[in-house]
Parts: sequence; C-alpha cells; structure tokens
Amino acid sequence: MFFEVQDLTKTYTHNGHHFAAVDHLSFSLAPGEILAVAGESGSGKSTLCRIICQFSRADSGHILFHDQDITNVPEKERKQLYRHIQMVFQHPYRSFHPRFTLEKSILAGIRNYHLPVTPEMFQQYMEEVHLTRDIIRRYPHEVSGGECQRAALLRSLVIGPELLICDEVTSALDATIRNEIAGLIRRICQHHRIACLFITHDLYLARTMADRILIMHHGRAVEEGPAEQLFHHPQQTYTQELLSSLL
Ligand SMILES: Nc1ncnc2c1ncn2[C@@H]1O[C@H](COP(=O)(O)OP(=O)(O)OP(=O)(O)O)[C@@H](O)[C@H]1O
Repeated sequence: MFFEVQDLTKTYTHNGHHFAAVDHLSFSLAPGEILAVAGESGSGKSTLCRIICQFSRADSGHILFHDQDITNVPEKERKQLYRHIQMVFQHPYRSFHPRFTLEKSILAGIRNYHLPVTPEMFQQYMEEVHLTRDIIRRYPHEVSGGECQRAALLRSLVIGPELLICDEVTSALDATIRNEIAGLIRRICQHHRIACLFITHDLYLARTMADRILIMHHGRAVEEGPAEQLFHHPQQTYTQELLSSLL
C-alpha cells in the first residue's frame, strides 16, 4: 500500500474528561490520488495532520508509507522521510524565515537533499506555480499571501515528493485566490503524479480539488467516496445535513 492510516486514535484530556480528537480513523491513498479530508471545525483534521507530520504522537494505530510503519519515526530518520512526503501549511508567511528571501529558503531545501535540480528545471517549476524570479527574490513580507503560498508550493515541489500534505492551505487567503491555488495544486499533482492529502473545512473546494472525499466528524470517518458521488448521493445523514447546510 502506498499510504495508509490504520485505526488511528488520539485522545486529549480536558478537566479530567477524556475525548478522542481522532477516533479509530482509517483510510488509504493510492499513488497520484488526491484525497480531501473535509469536516467542520473541531472534527480532528489538524490533529490528524499533526500526527502524520510527526508534530504529535498518536495513542494507538499506525501510519504506513510504502508498507513501512512511519507512525513514530526517530528524528534522525525524518529528513529522509520528508524527501518523499512534503507539507504545505495554512499560514504561508510563517513557513518562511522572515530574514531570508523566498529564493534562499527554497534553494536551502534543494541543497539540504543534494538534489540535481538544474537552473532550467528550477525555471520550469517556477513557471508551473506562476512565479517569477523577481518575486522569489523578495522577502516574505514583500509578497502577497497568494504569492507566498505559491512559493511554499514551489519549495515542496522542487524536492520531488511522492505525497503532498496540504493543511488548510487556502484558508488564510482571499476568496478570489483560493480556487486558483487549489487548482494549481491539482494540476501540479496530476502532472507530476504526486498524491495529495488535502485537508479542508471547505466542501466546495474539496469537490473541485479531490478525486475522493473523506468526511470527518468527532474524529471519525463518517463517509468516504468519489467526490462527485459523495456530493450527489451522500449516504450518511451527517453528510446529507452538511451538504444541505451549504445550500
Ligand atoms: N493540544 C490539544 N489539547 C487539547 N485538545 C485539543 C488539542 N488540539 C486539539 N484539541 C481538540 O481536539 C478537537 C479536534 O481539534 P482539531 O484542531 O484537530 O480540529 P480541526 O478539524 O482541525 O478544527 P479547525 O478546522 O477549527 O482547525 C477539538 O475539540 C479541539 O479543541
């Protein structure tokens, strides 16, 4: 299996009361597939993302990548793992060093992995995310949110990942550029056959972006299916209510 989450659970405690932010969650992802994990605020999406990115530890369950257990990867092995799994986060400005130009941060990633990225390849990647040399030679505070998020995408793309994890990557952006960034991610993933786990609270975006959608509620997978099928023929009452609240 390319990527699989198996029976993942993460519990938090509030005032002595235990609750599962992620509750026996299981799903899988095929190479090159785009899966949107969608749900309301508090459904456990960010907790899931933090566990996959190793920022937080699951109580139980497993995450497999190419059949290898990556649930708790020792720190010294993480660099190698992140050569294949890249992440883009919600707040683009926070993901860049404020005193480095965007170009310097992007090139640092290439150097870190000793990647054979030629200037021609770099130029091509830059054009794919609709950025110019003039823009990436600026500091983060000198570009727009959309430009900064495209630079974050470029930084991930040049590493050559097999899986891209996008955690609410359009939420901090203006509505006008949300669809543009989501469309860009879809085209890039399709072109380079990169699988994508697209975490979002926006069901419309999930529909336009993803091959499949998984609906989360209270940490559980309520329903999962091909994007159009799930939109037109939701099987579960919760999904039906969620969709009708959009109308
Ligand atoms: N570190 C923590 N300690 C205690 N509870 C937490 C912690 N992180 C998250 N939670 C709780 O776990 C639940 C799931 O939160 P999570 O952030 O994963 O949801 P989400 O779907 O990403 O929501 P949003 O879209 O608002 O970011 C929520 O009830 C939240 O309050």
